[in-house]
Amino acid sequence: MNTPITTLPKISIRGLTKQFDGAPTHALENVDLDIGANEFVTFVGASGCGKSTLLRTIGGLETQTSGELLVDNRPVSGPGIDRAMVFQHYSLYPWMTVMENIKFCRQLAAHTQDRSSSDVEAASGRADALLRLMGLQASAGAWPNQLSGGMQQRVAIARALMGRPDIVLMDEPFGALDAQTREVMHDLIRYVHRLEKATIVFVTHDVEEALYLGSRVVLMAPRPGRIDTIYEVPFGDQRTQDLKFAPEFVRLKRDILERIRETSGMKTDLEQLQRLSGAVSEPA
Ligand SMILES: Nc1ncnc2c1ncn2[C@@H]1O[C@H](COP(=O)(O)OP(=O)(O)OP(=O)(O)O)[C@@H](O)[C@H]1O
Repeated sequence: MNTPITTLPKISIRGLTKQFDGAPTHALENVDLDIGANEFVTFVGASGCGKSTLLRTIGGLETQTSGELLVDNRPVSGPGIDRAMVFQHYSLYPWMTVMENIKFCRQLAAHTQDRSSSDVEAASGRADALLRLMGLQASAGAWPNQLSGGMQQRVAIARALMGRPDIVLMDEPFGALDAQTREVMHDLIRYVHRLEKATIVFVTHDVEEALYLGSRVVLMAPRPGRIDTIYEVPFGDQRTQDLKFAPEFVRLKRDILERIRETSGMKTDLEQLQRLSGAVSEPA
């Protein structure tokens, strides 16, 4: 008899609940989810549904009120070099050049783990490779304020990848970029995902972005923050920008947007507004 091969999830979340002090509802309630190694999972949902709180908890920046959160089958007890975070605001050090920014976390790790400076020198090859990957070779010596938003975010991603994290947690990383730059970043991050084989957990407000990038889209709902629906994205690994115009893509996008409207209460608000405006315009 064949023994079934079971692989442990990279991230395992069971009954996760988070209540902030004094908050009227749970920011997260009873969240259950497994995320596989090398998966690219995206999260969408109405404002306040707990996307960032969940991401920050996986990153060890928040602690849960109850429930279990395991990475590689071990409870998360704080931030770790196995998990890198990228935020919407690039948070580069303005007094460091592009190259110094990319190497900085590595240098910190070398310092705190008592490594020799030759280890840090050995990391230069990695920094050079990341610089090339991000198309930043010509900007190695530039200061962050000399770069466009898209370039600054490339530096932030390169810095996050420098320590070869198993998991990259991204909180609306392209939220501040214009539409054309976002498209370029979408293809770049998909390429990086294939190359680096990291698990990517990606939060966004943009349903199109979530569908284009993810192998699953997790839709969360607010008050209390919870998982509403998980969509399997049926478009395989080879994706080009044309996919965004495919009927199946557009249909899924519409379904998800509709469900976000329903779960956010915005639909009800609109219906109320329409009733109100009808009442106002009705003849006495
Ligand atoms: N530090 C905090 N203290 C108290 N309440 C908080 C804190 N952080 C988040 N919350 C609350 O928890 C809930 C979830 O917030 P969170 O930021 O995780 O949602 P989100 O889905 O990421 O929202 P958005 O899409 O607007 O960024 C919200 O009601 C928010 O007000």
